[in-house]
Amino acid sequence: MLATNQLTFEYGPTKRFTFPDLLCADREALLILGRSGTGKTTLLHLLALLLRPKSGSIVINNTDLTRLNPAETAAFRAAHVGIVYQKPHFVSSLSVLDNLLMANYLASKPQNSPRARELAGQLGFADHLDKKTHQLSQGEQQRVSIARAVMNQPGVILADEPTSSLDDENTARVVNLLREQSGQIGASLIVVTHDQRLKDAFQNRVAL
Ligand SMILES: Nc1ncnc2c1ncn2[C@@H]1O[C@H](COP(=O)(O)OP(=O)(O)OP(=O)(O)O)[C@@H](O)[C@H]1O
Repeated sequence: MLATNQLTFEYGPTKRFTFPDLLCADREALLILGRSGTGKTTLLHLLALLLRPKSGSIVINNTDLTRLNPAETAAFRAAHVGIVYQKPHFVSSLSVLDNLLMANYLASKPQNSPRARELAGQLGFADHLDKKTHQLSQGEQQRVSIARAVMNQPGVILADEPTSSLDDENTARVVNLLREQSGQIGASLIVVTHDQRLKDAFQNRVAL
């Protein structure tokens, strides 16, 4: 479950944001739509506490993230929040499998190869586990990115423009996979995007 209350942020005196309150229960999905520059990435970074809000609260699974110190924040994020970025960031010297196992390492959890292999099968890249990530297509990399986000079965999945560089077919596939995976692990799924193609796939929507 994710809930925010009266969230504000400022980059400086002339760039202030007041965000609408968000509520997304376990297994539910929320689409946050906005044009370029409306603060979508800023909001997503606040939800992951990569940025600290000026005021307001962010509650994930009964923990108010704004009350955690930096070390607690990093540990909480690694264990409870899965992030899918617009462009996947991988460690290029590691294999696809090791990039997935890295999520366990960062959350101080034992490496779970069976889970990585299971996800690779479900998301359709089982044949690529031993390759380097740059040897995969964009759509394949985005699916690896989704797998990495759900490796630790987080309570919340945050996706930042996950479909903006994909064609219609891969867009539908990525949205379905995000929804399937969040349903399987009982997570809240929050997608921020300007991609109007996603509108019909989500009942719960907030405009920025
Ligand atoms: N580090 C920063 N310092 C100052 N202003 C910033 C900073 N980062 C972003 N901004 C400004 O804040 C506003 C919101 O940026 P943000 O990246 O959150 O928008 P967005 O809705 O994600 O846009 P896009 O769809 O183009 O990625 C923009 O006007 C941007 O110029």
